[in-house]
Amino acid sequence: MKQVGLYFGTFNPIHIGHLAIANHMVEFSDLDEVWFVITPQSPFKTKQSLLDNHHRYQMVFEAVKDYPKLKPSKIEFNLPQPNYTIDTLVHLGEEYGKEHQFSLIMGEDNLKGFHKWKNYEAILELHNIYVYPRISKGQVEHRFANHPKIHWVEAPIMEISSTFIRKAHKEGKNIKPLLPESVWIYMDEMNFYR
Ligand SMILES: Nc1ncnc2c1ncn2[C@@H]1O[C@H](COP(=O)(O)OP(=O)(O)OP(=O)(O)O)[C@@H](O)[C@H]1O
Ligand SMILES: O=C(O)c1ccc[n+]([C@@H]2O[C@H](COP(=O)([O-])O)[C@@H](O)[C@H]2O)c1
Repeated sequence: MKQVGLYFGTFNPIHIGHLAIANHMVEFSDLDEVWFVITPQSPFKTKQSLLDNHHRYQMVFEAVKDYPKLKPSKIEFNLPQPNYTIDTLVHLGEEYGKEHQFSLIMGEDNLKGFHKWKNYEAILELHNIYVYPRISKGQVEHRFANHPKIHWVEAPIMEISSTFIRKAHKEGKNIKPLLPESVWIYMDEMNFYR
């Protein structure tokens, strides 16, 4: 059984914070691969300034092409929106359940709101969650902090966001160091977020 960590996000665009976490997880946990699942429509987000799915996919593809253990995934592109993670996990289980065991990769900030996710109990029953530290307000619920299925991984903290990158780029600031070079080239050539 291959151990696959799923890193869900809008990746609008993917940045070095995302890449550093995925790489850290695959190098320092028992995961064999990490798949970036590009979400067409996150349940708690508006579609504001959201690039088309295939452009966000292409940027993830560019970011991971030199990392054999990291993969982009289009699995949610043909699933109903908004994209609830439980539905995607069921779908992945049907498609790859015999070869792969799926876990989730999640920031501490998302874990704080995890009790609001659709069928979160079912997710936890069937999957492990690898949590990395994030600077954020609020407390992780006690039942999650000590849950046997939740594994804490001391990954490095890089507090940048896609929102910051989009805004700064629009203002003409140089944000090149915050993106893998191939992502920067694609974004610039395509005139995104101007
Ligand atoms: N710098 C970072 N370090 C670690 N995790 C991050 C970082 N930025 C975002 N994440 C997390 O990675 C996942 C995917 O990121 P996503 O693209 O959805 O968010 P984002 O970068 O915060 O984007 P936006 O600013 O557009 O909301 C989310 O769970 C998000 O919380
Ligand atoms: O399934 C849910 O109820 C659910 C609720 C909120 C977020 N998610 C997933 O978590 C991912 C990161 O969420 P966000 O809002 O921090 O970008 C998002 O892409 C979704 O796949 C899932």
